[in-house]
Amino acid sequence: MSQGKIVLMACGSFSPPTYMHLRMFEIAKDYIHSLGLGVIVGGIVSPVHDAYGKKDLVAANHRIAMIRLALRSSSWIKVSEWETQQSGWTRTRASMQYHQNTINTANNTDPPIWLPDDILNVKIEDQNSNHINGNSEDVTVKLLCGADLLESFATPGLWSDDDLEAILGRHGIVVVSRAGSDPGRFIYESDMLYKYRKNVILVTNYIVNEVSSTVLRRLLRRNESAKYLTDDNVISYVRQNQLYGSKANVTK
Ligand SMILES: Nc1ncnc2c1ncn2[C@@H]1O[C@H](COP(=O)(O)OP(=O)(O)OP(=O)(O)O)[C@@H](O)[C@H]1O
Ligand SMILES: O=C(O)c1ccc[n+]([C@@H]2O[C@H](COP(=O)([O-])O)[C@@H](O)[C@H]2O)c1
Repeated sequence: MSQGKIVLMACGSFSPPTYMHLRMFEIAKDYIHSLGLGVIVGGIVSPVHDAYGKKDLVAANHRIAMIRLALRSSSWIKVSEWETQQSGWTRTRASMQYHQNTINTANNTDPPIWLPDDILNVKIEDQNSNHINGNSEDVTVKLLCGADLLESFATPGLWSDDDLEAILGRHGIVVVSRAGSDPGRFIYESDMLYKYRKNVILVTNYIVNEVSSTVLRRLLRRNESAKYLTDDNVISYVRQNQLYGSKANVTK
């Protein structure tokens, strides 16, 4: 059953971005197209605001610069600075609604479409909020995440039930498997996820790759090689700016 035009949106720290953060877009796109579940017309990487306060979260300007470097070779995935430009942390539901409204207000052309970067920087007050589920040609922004983020839905007090209802009911999510996770079981054991299971697309990543930002940060602060785990330009940027305790004069 086709779900029309889809934009995939990944939220997270991306501190720093790894190859897997971008690889999951490609895996999800192939899966959705091969099963005819919709037409992917774009991808958004939406780094979280500095106020999210996670350990080792370097300033948003650095994270955005690194994501841009990593995305140089992608024609369809873009970084959105919008979350980082708000006055504080924005919940994921609000960010998905903002991006969906912006895209649908700006863009009623045939796929493949993409937006100029500045569209994603429009202020939220400028948006027409009636666009969700309005026109059948509209784009649906779906949350793209790894199975660990799905599992965080069950962390007491972290996500609000209202937000999860909206994300699952109005947008839908695309979950990429991670080693050690069993998202199918997790969905079965959650009443909320089970209720909306037809809006959850489970994608098995058969080329398992457990590179994470944590692993990269560890290598970088120990001045060990992080080559081939993320873009060379990202590694150079980290070293030049001495992020994560790395040193500028290391070349590997
Ligand atoms: N190896 C991976 N396989 C599948 N999904 C992944 C992988 N690494 C990250 N993701 C997903 O990317 C998104 C952004 O994650 P995040 O920025 O927390 O990355 P991370 O590498 O897990 O970070 P950290 O190590 O700092 O916790 C999340 O949805 C997360 O599940
Ligand atoms: O919207 C929410 O209620 C919510 C609750 C917890 C986490 N999130 C988002 O999930 C992402 C978690 O990123 P990370 O790096 O901690 O895995 C980040 O983008 C947060 O804004 C969102």
